[in-house]
Amino acid sequence: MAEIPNPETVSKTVHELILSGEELPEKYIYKGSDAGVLDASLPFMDVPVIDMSLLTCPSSCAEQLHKLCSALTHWGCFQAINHGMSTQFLEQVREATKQFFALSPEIKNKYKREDGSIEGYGNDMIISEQQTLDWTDRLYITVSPQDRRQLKFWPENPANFRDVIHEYTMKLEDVSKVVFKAMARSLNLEENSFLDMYGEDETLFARFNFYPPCPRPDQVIGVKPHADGSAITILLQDKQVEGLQFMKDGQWYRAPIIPEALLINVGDQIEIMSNGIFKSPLHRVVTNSEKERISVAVFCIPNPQKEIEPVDGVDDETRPRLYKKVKDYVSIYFQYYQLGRRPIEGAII
Ligand SMILES: O=C(O)CCC(=O)C(=O)O
Ligand SMILES: [Fe+2]
Repeated sequence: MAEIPNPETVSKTVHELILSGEELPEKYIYKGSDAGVLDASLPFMDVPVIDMSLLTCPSSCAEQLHKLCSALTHWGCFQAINHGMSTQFLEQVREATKQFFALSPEIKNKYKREDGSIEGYGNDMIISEQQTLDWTDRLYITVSPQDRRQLKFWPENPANFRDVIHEYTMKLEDVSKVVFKAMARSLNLEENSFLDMYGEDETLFARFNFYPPCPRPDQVIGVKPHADGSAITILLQDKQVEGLQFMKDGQWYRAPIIPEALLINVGDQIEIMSNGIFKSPLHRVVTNSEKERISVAVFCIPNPQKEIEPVDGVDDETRPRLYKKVKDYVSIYFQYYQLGRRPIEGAII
């Protein structure tokens, strides 16, 4: 993952802020267009649920591929079921996450992020003085490839955290490959089109999110509107507490919870590779005043040396090439993010 530009002044985590009993600092008050009504009730998205076991089965595949293509062109995401992990196992991933965040700040700070880097435990990363802070604490770790793991940031408490997350990562490597192949087939492309450009030396980067109950859910945001810089992101949502929303045609929609599903969204790099046919959706997280929420996002990221561009077969006379070749997109991502602009603008021709 790229270095963060500019030093940050690491402040308290949200957990520490709550324990200190301090008033809500001004820098958490959101100034976006929805400020004051962030907690308004919104419609649910009707995002398709896709049976992953059928994506590889020749007889029932065409219908599922059509559903996948429609989900990714309209919403930029889908809910995946029958992905090879049991509901009990997903529950272990959620429990390990919850138990880590429930520890005291002293214990969690053993895994603290260092200034200027991304990995480790901490609050919303501060990359500009004007930034509104997200109401969330996070643990970021590289989970794959194994030789790039920095175990000093991997919790040893709860005792099964490392084993559970190792197993989860192994399973997600398989899930991501099935998704890349199905995406290509759904566009009638050669099945390895995206996978070949994505490469075999990819990084899986996990972000464990913890959103404590918030005193001002109308004015404070859990995660600001953003699109992911990954190729795809695989999200395990809290099984009870909602908060995630996606934007479509200028309107925010709530992501429904399906406890046994993984919510998979397109990131900017698949938007580029598909020449904009698949959309990297804008999404955000809102807070609530009663219940804490957790989620685990795993970002699938090509090696920074890989050149990313629209793959063969996604442009023609009616659909000209929209994106140029980019390399190390994640660093471009941070430069634009810091200026408050959508990073993918930097890749448009
Ligand atoms: O907490 C969530 O549901 C989503 C978090 C998210 O968008 C992210 O970590 O990029
Ligand atoms: Fe995201």
